[in-house]
Amino acid sequence: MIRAAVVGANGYAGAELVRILSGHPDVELTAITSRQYAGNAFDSIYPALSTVIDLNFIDNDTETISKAADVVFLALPHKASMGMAPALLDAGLRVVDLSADFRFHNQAAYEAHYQPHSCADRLPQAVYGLCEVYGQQVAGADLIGNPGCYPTSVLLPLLPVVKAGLIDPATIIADCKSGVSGAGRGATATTHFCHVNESFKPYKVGGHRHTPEIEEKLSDCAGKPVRITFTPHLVPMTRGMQSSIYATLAPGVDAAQVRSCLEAAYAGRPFVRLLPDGRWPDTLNVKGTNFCDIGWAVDPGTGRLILLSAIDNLVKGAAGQAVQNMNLMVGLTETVGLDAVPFPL
Ligand SMILES: NC(=O)C1=CN([C@@H]2O[C@H](COP(=O)(O)OP(=O)(O)OC[C@H]3O[C@@H](n4cnc5c(N)ncnc54)[C@H](OP(=O)(O)O)[C@@H]3O)[C@@H](O)[C@H]2O)C=CC1
Ligand SMILES: CC(=O)N[C@@H](CCC(=O)OP(=O)(O)O)C(=O)O
Repeated sequence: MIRAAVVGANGYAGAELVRILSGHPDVELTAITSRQYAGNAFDSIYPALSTVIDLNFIDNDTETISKAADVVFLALPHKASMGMAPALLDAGLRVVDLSADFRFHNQAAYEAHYQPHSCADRLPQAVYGLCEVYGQQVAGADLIGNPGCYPTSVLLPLLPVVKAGLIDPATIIADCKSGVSGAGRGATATTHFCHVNESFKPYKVGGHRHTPEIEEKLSDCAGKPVRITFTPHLVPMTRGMQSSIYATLAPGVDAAQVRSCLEAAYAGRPFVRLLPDGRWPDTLNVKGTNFCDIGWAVDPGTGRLILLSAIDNLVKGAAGQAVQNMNLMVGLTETVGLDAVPFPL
């Protein structure tokens, strides 16, 4: 049995980790933490898991966590994660960090969009945990920067076609929509019911912190700097993320070549579902699962490629992908604990 701890387990991503890990056959969840709720039972905050999980929150103490666990998931805001990760790594734990603190290999890019990095010496050992692309490196890693939810939904459809040179990378526009759980548990004026109910709005236009994360991975794969236009939107639903990505096809490329490229990239990858022609991804079909559904079309008027994806921001966009990473890190089958069957409606 793998002994696992979830730090920040009262947050939305942390609670989703608790849900998934409580059903994982090879994991014993030994510690869950929260500063606010230390001493309280998990089901006093999330009654849905009553009788499923019988653990009390403890404080974020690295020494206690190190004794209790082999693998630790940090479901903390950026900056808080890099404050805890070094001590946990030094104690020999494997660390899967859900924040942005270990997602960048370019320290300057991280610092331009976040804050000074307090343990940049750890960045070279961190692996970007997009399992379908970097799975081999994940298998040997002890520190994972779990990808952001928007980057996951944009990179999975886009990376293979960029790598194969099927589109002009200077023309990429990513138009993305997220459910409100993407903003975390803390209520703000933007996420308050009165401001999201019956509302659909863009935010952080032209400056969202996920832009450099997406650009770093696209640039690595294109072998040259790639810049994109990325616009996030908030939609009045709890879970789910849908991305529509537009780019000009390279001369002579057609939809059949896009299909062959994506089929080759994702052959045997259980969590990527390529849809048949004429079917488009829907967040409803991936809710509560680790699937990323991908569809596409070529606009006959402009010849532009339209790539479409849907994920559950809390699962493939956060906790599910984190468990997928853990499975690969410890040598388990990638899908263990992640085999939830989607709701048909
Ligand atoms: N929600 C989502 O869809 C996704 C989230 N993520 C990432 O996962 C991480 C967690 O996000 P999410 O669950 O949404 O956030 P929440 O705000 O819901 O939860 C944050 C958690 O961190 C703890 N926390 C907050 N501030 C600090 C601090 N300064 N030091 C230590 N602990 C702190 C909180 O508990 P307490 O204050 O009690 O200690 C809480 O458990 C973030 O990095 C986020 O960017 C990534 C992809 C998708
Ligand atoms: C709807 C909403 O507000 N979403 C958050 C991003 C989600 C997230 O958790 O960010 P990471 O993936 O980097 O951890 C935002 O736009 O800042």
